[in-house]
Amino acid sequence: MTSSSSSSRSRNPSNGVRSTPDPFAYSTTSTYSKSSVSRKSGACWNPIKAVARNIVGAFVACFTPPDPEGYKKFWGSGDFRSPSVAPKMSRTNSERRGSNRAIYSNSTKEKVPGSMKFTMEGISKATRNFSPAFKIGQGGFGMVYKGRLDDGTFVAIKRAKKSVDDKHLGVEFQSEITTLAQVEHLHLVKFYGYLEHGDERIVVVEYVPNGTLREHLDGVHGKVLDLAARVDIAIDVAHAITYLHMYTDHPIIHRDIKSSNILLTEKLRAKVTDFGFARLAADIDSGATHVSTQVKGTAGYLDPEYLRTYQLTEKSDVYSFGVLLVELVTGRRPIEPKRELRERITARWAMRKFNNGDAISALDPRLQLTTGTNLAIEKILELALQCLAPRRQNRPSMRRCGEILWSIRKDYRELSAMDLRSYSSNSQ
Ligand SMILES: Nc1ncnc2c1ncn2[C@@H]1O[C@H](COP(=O)(O)OP(=O)(O)OP(=O)(O)O)[C@@H](O)[C@H]1O
Repeated sequence: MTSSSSSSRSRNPSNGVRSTPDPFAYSTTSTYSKSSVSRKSGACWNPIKAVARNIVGAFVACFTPPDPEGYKKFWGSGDFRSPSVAPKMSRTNSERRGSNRAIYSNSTKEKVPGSMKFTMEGISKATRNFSPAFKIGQGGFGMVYKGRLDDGTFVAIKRAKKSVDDKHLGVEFQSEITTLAQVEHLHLVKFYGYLEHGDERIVVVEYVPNGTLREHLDGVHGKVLDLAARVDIAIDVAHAITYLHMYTDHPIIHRDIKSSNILLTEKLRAKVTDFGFARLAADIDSGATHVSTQVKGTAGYLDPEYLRTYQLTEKSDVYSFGVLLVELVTGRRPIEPKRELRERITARWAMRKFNNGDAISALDPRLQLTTGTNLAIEKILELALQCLAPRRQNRPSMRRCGEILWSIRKDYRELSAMDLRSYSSNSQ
């Protein structure tokens, strides 16, 4: 795949579909396809384990355990097990969703994501009639405004463009609200509700105050993100996608994991946003292994196997996550058109460095070099290499990515503490 422009998406004026700048002209089939390759490494689906995974995972994926040592206890090395919470009977999908709701509703004010009702008057009031002063961004879907509800809650209000190609925007709007209504996780942007009023389509979500990861990597917010913060962000994103892939009622593929879709809180923790392209994964209970669908996503992040075959699985998110890991280490955008030819595709350039035993020279030059950093970037790029495997079956699951990152963070913290101790004893 080649692209002469940056990774930002553009709207194709001819059909209104958010697309990459690459001239992809794919047909939509949207069928569930069966194949002999099992989506879950040949394991038989066990409803009891699945429910246990669902409930334990819901807890786990929602909270970052405070103690790195606790990772294995929470995540285990194989299936999730927790005799105290695992139900004894198998349940249907909708009952599983009920379990998730019960857990999540304890931790939030809203009982059900998206259940708040909005009126056009309320939205106009919250945004001072869509005042430009309240505008905080613009994406393929439309303008984004910051608003304040009557109870004082700050929200992000996404107002769909009024376009000649209403049909495609409508599909994106439906996709976003349908997906958002099914999910709730600490590291996914929270869905408050939506409004359809005449030709207005509005999505109201949690306001995340500290800009996008891409802006931070570009240095827009001043302070450079240190490696510890970058690893935390990678873990938050891994947990959020693991949740989408494994703990929702039906697995969800985000399809647009990228640094400008990662919003940061004041404490530099990540919230994944933008579900306009998300869609349900194949139904493994029926033996399907992938969904055949029109290619969507952003240039530079797109899984080459999905591009070639139109077969979409959770591993396409894993590929995009691999690109994100390279971005975190190098600070560069996935495609850097102004660089010399062999450095333009950042992942390819960084992987070449890694394979030549020279990972250090791919490191963001603004990051400090320490023993901990050296080891961590080596390991992060090794994980990125696995995520970027050309064939999906060679990529790790998102859950495995989280585990690996967790242990990278543990080692990094230990080495950083040792560095600090030896520095202070040397300076005495
Ligand atoms: N929940 C939010 N809280 C704070 N700012 C937000 C929020 N959602 C979006 N924004 C801001 O609005 C911008 C546009 O967001 P949006 O999700 O519509 O588009 P995008 O992901 O940047 O682009 P595209 O839709 O083409 O992928 C973001 O880059 C961000 O700066």
